[in-house]
Amino acid sequence: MGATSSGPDPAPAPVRPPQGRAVGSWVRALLSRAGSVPVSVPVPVPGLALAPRGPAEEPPLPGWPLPQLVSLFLPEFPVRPSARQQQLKILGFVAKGSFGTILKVLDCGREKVCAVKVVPKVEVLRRDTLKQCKEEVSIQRQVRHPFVHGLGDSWQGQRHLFIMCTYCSTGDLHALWRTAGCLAEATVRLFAAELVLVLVYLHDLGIMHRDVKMENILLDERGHLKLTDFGLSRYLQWGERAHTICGTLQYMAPEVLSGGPYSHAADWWSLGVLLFALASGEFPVAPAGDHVAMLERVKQSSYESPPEFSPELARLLAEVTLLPGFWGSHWPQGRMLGFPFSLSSLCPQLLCHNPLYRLRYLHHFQGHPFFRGVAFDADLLQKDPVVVAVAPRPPEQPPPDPATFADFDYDLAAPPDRPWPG
Ligand SMILES: Nc1ncnc2c1ncn2[C@@H]1O[C@H](COP(=O)(O)OP(=O)(O)OP(=O)(O)O)[C@@H](O)[C@H]1O
Repeated sequence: MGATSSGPDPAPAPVRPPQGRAVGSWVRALLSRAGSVPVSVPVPVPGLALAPRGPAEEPPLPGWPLPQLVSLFLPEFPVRPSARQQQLKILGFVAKGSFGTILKVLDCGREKVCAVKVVPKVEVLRRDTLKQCKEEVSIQRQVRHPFVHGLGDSWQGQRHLFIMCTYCSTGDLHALWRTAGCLAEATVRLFAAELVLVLVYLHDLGIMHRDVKMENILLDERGHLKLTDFGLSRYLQWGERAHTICGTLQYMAPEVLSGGPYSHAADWWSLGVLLFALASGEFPVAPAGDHVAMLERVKQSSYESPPEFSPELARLLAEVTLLPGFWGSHWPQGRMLGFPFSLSSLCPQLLCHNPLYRLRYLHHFQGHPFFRGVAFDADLLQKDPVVVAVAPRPPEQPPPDPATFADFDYDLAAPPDRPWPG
């Protein structure tokens, strides 16, 4: 997840590189943050905690009302039978996101290695992100696309939420970029085409991702992309506008930085920033401390392409340099809507300040010279070899002490002296 802020509250999210792996007793740290949550008594779950009874005997009604700390997260985060949870074996720590900790687990039942994001409920409530958190899961459950990392499962314990999906052993695009410096244009083209297909797919479903960045793009074992982290995503129908300032500063479109109104076109700006950085090794604009300063920088920048970009790539990305005085007349409170002519409208790009003239439909890309010869077909793209050395992730930090997991979380259906995982 990135960060959000509504209205004037400055809450920009700096680009957060994957955290170091020397985490020490991370499970304890995770718990200590949730330690202040009043932990309620175990909830009788229908069909779980009930002992077998004779035919004449009426089963007792399930406990009602459910403690608020459970019911708040339903139905997106169901309470799982303890047997299901105990099939998971924690193999190690993957990363610390801004919201949750990512663990590598073995699903012994399905013999599959998965990643589980563990989010303390208290954090969700403290940051007032309950709706967002539930939307993340329902969106990720809905989307099925070769270049999207789909949801495996989600559930809740007493103090934590769990979001599980397949584990990607080859790391994320950010790690690849940091190692490679910058990528060849052929690779940028393939990645760009995959991301174009994903964004078109999401937008057609009325979903805006709102945090397209390298850290949120995983690589499969063949080097193809999987967009993940729908923590800031929301349903936004065509014609609807959003106003929440959220995302990751360096990737945020000017209309997002200025507090809206904005729509799906903001995801295309983020893609432009990402491709610029992949191809050049540097972000087009240096990060600023908050969204106000970042907006100033974005407004000042001409986004000129470096000389090593091919003319086709430059045409895909870079804003046409605007004449002095442009901002004064066309950016009242950050709103760019409504003015009829601009240089960008003649030659739209991804990094076009005006969202109306930004590249954003499939046919824009299909007809673009940068993508000449590229089939915008997921099956065909997946067959394209990715010519980058996709290094496997370094081995995760193993659990420091197996006993530590004893106090990781308690299953709601189990008696309080029965910890999970067992
Ligand atoms: N399925 C997965 N397989 C392997 N690694 C993963 C997986 N999911 C996430 N990660 C790693 O964990 C990191 C953080 O994950 P994620 O972005 O979902 O968490 P977050 O709390 O939303 O973090 P942030 O807000 O900082 O993006 C990712 O950048 C990626 O490196």
